Amino acid sequence: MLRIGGIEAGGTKFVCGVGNECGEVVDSISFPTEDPETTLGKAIAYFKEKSVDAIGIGSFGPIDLRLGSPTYGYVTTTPKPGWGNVDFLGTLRREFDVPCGWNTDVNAAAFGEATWGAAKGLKSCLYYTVGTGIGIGVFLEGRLVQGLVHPEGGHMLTRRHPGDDFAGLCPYHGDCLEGMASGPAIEARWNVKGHELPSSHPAWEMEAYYIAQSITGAVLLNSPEKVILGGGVMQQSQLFPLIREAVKANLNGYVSAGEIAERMDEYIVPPGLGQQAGLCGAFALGLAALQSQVPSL
Ligand SMILES: Nc1ncnc2c1ncn2[C@@H]1O[C@H](COP(=O)(O)OP(=O)(O)OP(=O)(O)O)[C@@H](O)[C@H]1O
Ligand SMILES: [Zn+2]
Repeated sequence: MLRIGGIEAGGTKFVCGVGNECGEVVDSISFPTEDPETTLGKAIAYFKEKSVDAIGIGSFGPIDLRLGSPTYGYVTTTPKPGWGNVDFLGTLRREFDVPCGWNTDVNAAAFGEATWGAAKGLKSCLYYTVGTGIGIGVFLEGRLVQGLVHPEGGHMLTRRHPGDDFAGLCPYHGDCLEGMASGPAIEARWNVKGHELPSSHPAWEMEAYYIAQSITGAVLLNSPEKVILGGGVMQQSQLFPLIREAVKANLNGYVSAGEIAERMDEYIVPPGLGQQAGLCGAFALGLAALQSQVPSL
């Protein structure tokens, strides 16, 4: 079996692991995200012991994905202290002479789900994480989407819920999707942590309203074959039926391919890889780099 290294680099914690070409996790560790030197040093020390054939990295962002750019492989303009303009990929490449895959955390998770999870065998999917932030990974026509930068769907503007006067938490946009529907936004609006709100609380209908609004737009724009919803907030499983109903109502029969309105429970789903979608996504990036499906440095 191959030994693929994976790094799920989050703003709060890093998960490093070794997996195989079946997407199985052979080993993993997790540690808090500190300054880049300490954190990347821990990742390097971990892989030094593991003799991996490739490494895949799914990172918080924004990151530079443009091959040939002088800052390819960098975390670029993040507000996270100490992490602006950091050569993440290069630091790893200097230590390990193996193919490396590099993408955003949510694109990685979308790729992992398309390789081994809920979108296996499909040519397209969207992967949402609804947690401390909101991110949307975009996999279309068999490729992860990038362009000017990479998709930043969590910051799309939203139409307000009629019963909501919460200003929104996003430092850039106020009431964008992340500003209105992230875990911290739920907590700030209701003055209680999300996991403490009862499942019948109106908070969840409001949360579903915002997420469904984004999914509706994304379905109309990208026509994904599957929409996968992960992250801490989506542990509230009552959100799934609320979101499916709201998307169905929003589309109002307009998108009828495959009778999606009749099979919303197969269309909008939790990650097939569960809590390991991010790490397995990093393995999928590493494996693809090894197989030269995605560029490596
Ligand atoms: N069971 C739950 N119900 C509701 N909200 C939850 C639940 N678990 C976690 N959250 C909320 O999700 C947020 C944390 O998200 P998550 O667990 O995905 O971690 P994260 O990795 O820090 O997030 P991100 O993916 O944005 O980096 C917190 O705001 C927390 O209140
Ligand atoms: Zn925003």
